[in-house]
Amino acid sequence: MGCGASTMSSEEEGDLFLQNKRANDVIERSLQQQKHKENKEIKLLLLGTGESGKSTVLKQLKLLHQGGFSNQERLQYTQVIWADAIQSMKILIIQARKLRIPLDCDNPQANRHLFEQKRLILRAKPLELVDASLAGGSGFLNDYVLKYSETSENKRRTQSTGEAQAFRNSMLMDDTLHKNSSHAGGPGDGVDFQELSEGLNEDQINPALSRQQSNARPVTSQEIATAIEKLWHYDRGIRQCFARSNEFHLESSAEYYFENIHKFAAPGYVCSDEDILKGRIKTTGITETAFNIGSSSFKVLDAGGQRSERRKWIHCFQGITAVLFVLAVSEYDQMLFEDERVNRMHEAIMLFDTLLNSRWFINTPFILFLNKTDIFKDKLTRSPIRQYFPHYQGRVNDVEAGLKHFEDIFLGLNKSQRPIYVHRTCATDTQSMRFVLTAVADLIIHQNLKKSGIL
Ligand SMILES: Nc1nc2c(ncn2[C@@H]2O[C@H](COP(=O)(O)OP(=O)(O)OP(=O)(O)O)[C@@H](O)[C@H]2O)c(=O)[nH]1
Ligand SMILES: [Mg+2]
Repeated sequence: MGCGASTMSSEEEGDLFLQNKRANDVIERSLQQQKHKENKEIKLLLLGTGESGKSTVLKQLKLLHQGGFSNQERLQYTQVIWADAIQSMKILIIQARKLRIPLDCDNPQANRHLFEQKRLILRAKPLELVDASLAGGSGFLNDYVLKYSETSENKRRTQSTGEAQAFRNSMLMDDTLHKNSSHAGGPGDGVDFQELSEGLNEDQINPALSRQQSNARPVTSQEIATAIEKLWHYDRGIRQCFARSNEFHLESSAEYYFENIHKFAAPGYVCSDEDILKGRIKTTGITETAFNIGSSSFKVLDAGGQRSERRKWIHCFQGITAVLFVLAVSEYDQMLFEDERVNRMHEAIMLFDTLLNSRWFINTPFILFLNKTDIFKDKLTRSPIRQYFPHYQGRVNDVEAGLKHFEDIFLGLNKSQRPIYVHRTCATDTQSMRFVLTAVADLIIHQNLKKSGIL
C-alpha cells in the first residue's frame, strides 16, 4: 500500500469508500497543482500573415532572454541567405525583362563587363553552392522549390487554403475546425524532387548560350558575389526594377544581402545576430519557445502565417494569455506570395477581424504590432497609399497619417470593449525592440496577475 495507508486505522483499511475518497483527493490535488502551474505560465501566441515578421519578433525575444542564437542557427542562416541572395538577383534580372525595364547588362556592346557579370549570375546554381543539410534539409529544399521553381505560382495557389474565406469559415464552424485539424501535416511537408529545377537559369532565357556554356568551369562564390555587387551598384535597370519589387515577390531583405554580398560569399563565414534578424526561413507548423522573464515563465508560440499553415493554428488556441498580431504595414502595395491576385493588407485585415472577433479569444488581450515601419517610410512617396486604399485622405509622404490610417482600420474591427494595445515596430532593430518587448512583457504579466485575482 502507498504512504497514505500508514495513517489508516484497521477499521478504515477495510472501508472501500474511504479508500476511494483518499485516492480521489490525491488526484484532485494533483489536478489543482497542474492547473495552478498552467495559470502561472504565460502563453503568448504570435499570429499574422506570412512574412509579417513574427519569427523576427521571436528572434528578438531570444536575444533578450535566451542569450542569443546557437552556432547551428548561425550556420543555417549563412547557407539560406547565400542561396536567397543569388536567387534574388536572378529574379531582378528576369522581372526587369518582364516589366520591360531596359537592363545595362543586357547590352553587350555598351556594357560588355556588366553583360559578362550577368551571365555568371544566371549560370550560378545555388543548390550546388550551399550545404542543403546545414540549410535545413528537406524543409529548406521544399521552401526553395516553392519560392523559385517555374511552376511554383500554381503550386502555391493549390497549396494555400484556396480562398481566404476558408480560414474564416473554419473559425466559425466547429465541425470544419475539427476536420481541418486532423490534416495538420498538410501538403508541403515533403519535397517534390521532380520540381527541383533551378527554374530561373539561363536555359530558359538563352538556350544557345547555355549550350555553349555547358563545358565552362564552375563559377566560384567570390566571382558570383562580385557579379551581384556590380549589377547592384552599376546597372540602372536593376535599381529601377528593385524600386518596383512590390509588383513581384522578392525577399524583404534582398537589399541587405546585396549590400553585404562579399561577407556572405567568404569561405567559413558565420552569420552575425543582424544577419539572422534579416534572414528569412519560413515557419512551418507551430514552434514553442520557453523564456523566463522576471519571475514569470513565458511560452511563446510562433505560427507559420502563410495560408497553407493556418489550418494548423487551431491546435494552439486553447489557454492563450495574449495574442500578438504582427502586421507588415509596409505591405499595402504588395500581393500575397500564396496568391498574387490578393493584396497583402486586405488579407491581414480579414485575418485580424476573424481572430479578434472569434469565440476562442473573447477574453484574450490583443497586442498589435504595426511592423516594417522602416520599409513603410521608405516607400510612401514612391508608392502612394491612395493608389491601393482610395479612402486614404492624408498627404502622400505623411508617415504619421499613413500609419494612423491603417491603425484606425484595424482598431475599427474591434467588436468588443477590450482594448487593443498597439506598437509601431521595426522588428529587425534590436535597440527599439528591447523597449517594445519589455513593455509588452510587463503588460502581459500585469494582465495575467489581474486575471488570476492577485492584483
Ligand atoms: N526591414 C524590415 N524587415 C523586416 C522587419 N520585420 C521582419 N523583417 C524581415 O521580413 C522577413 C520575414 O520575416 P519573418 O519574421 O520570417 O516573417 P514571419 O511572419 O515569421 O513569416 P512566416 O513564418 O511565413 O509566417 C525577414 O527577412 C525579416 O528579416 C522589419 O520591421 N523591417
Ligand atoms: Mg515565421
